[in-house]
Amino acid sequence: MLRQISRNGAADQGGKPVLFSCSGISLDLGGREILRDINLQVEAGEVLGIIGPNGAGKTSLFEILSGRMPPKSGTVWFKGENVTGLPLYSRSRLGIGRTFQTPVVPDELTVGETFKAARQAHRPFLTKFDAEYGADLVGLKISEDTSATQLETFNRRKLLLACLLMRRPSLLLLDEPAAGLINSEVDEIDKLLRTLAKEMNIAILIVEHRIELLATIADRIVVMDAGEVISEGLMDEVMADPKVHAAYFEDFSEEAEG
Ligand SMILES: Nc1ncnc2c1ncn2[C@@H]1O[C@H](COP(=O)(O)OP(=O)(O)OP(=O)(O)O)[C@@H](O)[C@H]1O
Repeated sequence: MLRQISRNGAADQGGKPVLFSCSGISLDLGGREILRDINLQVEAGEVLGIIGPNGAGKTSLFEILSGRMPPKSGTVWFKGENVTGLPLYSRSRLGIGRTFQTPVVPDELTVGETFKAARQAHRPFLTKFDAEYGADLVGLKISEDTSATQLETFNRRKLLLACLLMRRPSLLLLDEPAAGLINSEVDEIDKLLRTLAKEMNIAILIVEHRIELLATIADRIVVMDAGEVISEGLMDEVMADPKVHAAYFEDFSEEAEG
């Protein structure tokens, strides 16, 4: 069942304050409707998993929630403030961090220089202690002289996450954080995300195809298909929803035919 969002996203029906929400988000790209009337909300320390077949619009939604793209219509709220018109960097300074499906690191920088660039992109500048805090939190144990492009996928993901965490965000938008990782690495990510949400009270919106990861860490799941939210609830509830079955079944049968 979809929950009600108050006009300024300030409170949900359970009485806990909503940290972040969006209402009525729509997006057109290339003359096509990509997102239609998306409503979501998350409270501090909550992990909201977003799933859906390929092309459902998950990444496009993150583009809007993080401030990389304006919606055609709709509103994004963070800590009771309307942030719809704020660019990415302003939202980042307010405490919203985002990672991408592909962990792209700077071409010509070392690990230490990457941290330095991230520290100096923050206002006021962050210190080396902040960088050490981020690296410790994610368990990044790499010499700072190592070229960032020499890192394999897991350490690239850790480096980028550490650069976000040193800013002490209160919301993370994670786009497929387990993509390209082996099972033991997924377990480590699972543990880290639990710590961030449940011990540090960081809210997490996570797009992830690995259902086994979401099943253990997500408090709630939202299912998207063809630009819309088609189901919302506990993992078991959405998995039993005929609309979700239909969305995935049609997707697979189209792939098989193609
Ligand atoms: N710049 C663009 N111009 C036109 N269409 C776009 C653009 N970016 C994305 N799309 C289309 O928007 C739809 C949603 O894409 P999006 O990448 O948001 O889906 P997704 O759910 O993240 O998919 P996946 O799971 O494969 O990453 C797709 O049909 C895609 O082709």
